[in-house]
Amino acid sequence: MNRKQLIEQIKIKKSFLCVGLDTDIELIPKFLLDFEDPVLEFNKRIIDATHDLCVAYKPNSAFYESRGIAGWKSLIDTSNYIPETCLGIIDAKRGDIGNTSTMYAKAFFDHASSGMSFDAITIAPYMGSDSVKPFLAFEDKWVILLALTSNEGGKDFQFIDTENGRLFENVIQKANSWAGNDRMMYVVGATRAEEFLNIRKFAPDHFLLVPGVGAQGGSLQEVCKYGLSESCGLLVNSSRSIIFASSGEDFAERAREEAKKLQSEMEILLEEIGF
Ligand SMILES: O=c1ccn([C@@H]2O[C@H](COP(=O)(O)O)[C@@H](O)[C@H]2O)c(=O)[nH]1
Repeated sequence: MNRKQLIEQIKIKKSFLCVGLDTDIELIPKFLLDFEDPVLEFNKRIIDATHDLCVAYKPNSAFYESRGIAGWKSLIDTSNYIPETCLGIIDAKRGDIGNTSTMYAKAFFDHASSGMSFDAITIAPYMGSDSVKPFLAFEDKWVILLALTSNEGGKDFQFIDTENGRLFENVIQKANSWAGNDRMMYVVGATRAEEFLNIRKFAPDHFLLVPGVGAQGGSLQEVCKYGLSESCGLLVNSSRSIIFASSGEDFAERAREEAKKLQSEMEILLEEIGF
């Protein structure tokens, strides 16, 4: 899905919600354990219940990799179930020397090779340009670079002063020369709402992937106050607060209700900026 198509979906659905598929097999409803692939069954029902309310799904690879072969199979089958009207983001936080990054890119982007063809992948910027460029070599795919993360420890390095501002500002400025806003997004945590105005100076109309609303306590209103751009420019992720809203048989309906609450707020916020 390219930038134009993503913006179209935001307009159609009046939503910039990303549903995180952090599907912890220990937390899914017990009746699903009777299915051949309980995680896939859970994900399919979540997707069926929410796809008209969100524009992206973001499985976090840790929840799948941790289950070995069965987990990879759940991830592959989930990736193929994400509808075309939603951006498929794999939250894998990769990045390595060039030839290794190429293999990571093939793993998540090249369907003929791995069975998966996500639209976007999260990447750690620490190893620099040659660790990121192999992902950009895949046409029409997005890199989502970690800039200012939602966790407390993000301050350890990301706020270090450099001659070009704080490290996360430096990351954004540098990465802007690797690709335009049609191929590059940045991760900015909802728990850092006070930084959005500043970040928009460096990335005025880039999409920002914003985790941290819901279980981590970030505020959608605060993020949007300074983070919305003229093309919307936000994909706000919530994982646990949606997918684990209930541990009973009604989990998909309850997930829909939680997604609907966020989508309804987003609809008002988009209207306010005339989007
Ligand atoms: O800075 C970051 C980067 C990534 N994440 C990921 O987003 C989701 C958040 O899940 P919630 O349940 O909504 O808290 C999860 O996959 C994280 O690994 C992040 O939280 N912060």
